[in-house]
Amino acid sequence: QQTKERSKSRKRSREASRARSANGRLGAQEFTFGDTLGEGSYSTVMRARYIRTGQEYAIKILDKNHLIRKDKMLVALAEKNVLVKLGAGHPGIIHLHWTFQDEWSLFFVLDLASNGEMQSRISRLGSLSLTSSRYYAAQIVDALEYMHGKDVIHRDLKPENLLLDDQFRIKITDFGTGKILENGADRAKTFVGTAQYVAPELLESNETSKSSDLWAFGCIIYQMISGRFAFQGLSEYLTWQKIKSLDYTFPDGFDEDAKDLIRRLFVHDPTQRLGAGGPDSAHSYAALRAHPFFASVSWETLWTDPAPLLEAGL
Ligand SMILES: C[C@@H](Nc1nc2c(c3cc(-c4cn[nH]c4)ccc13)C(=O)N=C/C2=C\CC1CC1)C(C)(C)C
Repeated sequence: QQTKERSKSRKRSREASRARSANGRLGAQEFTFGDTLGEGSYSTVMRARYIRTGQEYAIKILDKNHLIRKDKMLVALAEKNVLVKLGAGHPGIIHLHWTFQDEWSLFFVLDLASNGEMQSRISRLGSLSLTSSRYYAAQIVDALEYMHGKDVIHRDLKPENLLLDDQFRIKITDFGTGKILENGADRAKTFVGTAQYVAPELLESNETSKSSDLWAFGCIIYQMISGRFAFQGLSEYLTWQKIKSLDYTFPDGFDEDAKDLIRRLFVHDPTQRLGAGGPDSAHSYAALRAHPFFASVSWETLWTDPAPLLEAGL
């Protein structure tokens, strides 16, 4: 019923904005809409072509009535603020080009990541080779350092939110749970995240920090290499128990350097995780980049080198 309602409202909004083409403002009528790429909780992301230039984009469409009824208008605007704050400053982060609205919907015009979600690649291949895992882990580190440098925490990092562009490079997306840490605060106070990637401090004191993203990063490396969750119980509650008690093991054959890196991310104290310390600390981003697991990574050409062939691992 909701989907029907949403598609009806989308049709209406396209008609309405067609009617308003006279004023030349950017409107939905300037795009040809393609297939639906993904559904968020309050949004739909569709492939779209900007008629004037032929350029393809992803357009996130949010139904205003739905947002108002569910009191999520501020969430949508917060996401927009995070995307604006991140700007076009980093190749590993989905860039917001424009926004516009009509009577029924908000439209965010964003980069198209034409090779879709990392999650579907890992599921299809089972796991990623060490070379691919290392390459993507390095790109995530690079993008996280930029994001955290802007005092933005993602808070729901997971393979579904790691997209791949036409060159198979990482594009981090879905900042719907993203948070801008105001005036130097280093913690935020709301519960978000997906069970298998949630850091212990979120479960114990309902706080997220930049370091919570580094915990999730550890879960992502583990999953890319092994094709399994680091923390997975028979229920969400049991998964959380495993997280709080750091109850995880590595499958046979797991790369030793990767194990060491993951052990330095799966640290209960958020301030002691590799990457969580300030620039001069032993846990700085520089120390994270210098970890032996990344020894063969060329950080300077990370975004210009061709991506390694995506192949199965363990
Ligand atoms: C994670 C997200 N899924 C997606 N969000 C975005 C995509 C995207 C593309 C494909 C895709 C492309 N080809 N084949 C699949 C599959 C899923 C996508 C994109 O290209 N550009 C921006 C996006 C999001 C922008 C961000 C502000 C929200 C959810 C499920 C939340 C809709």
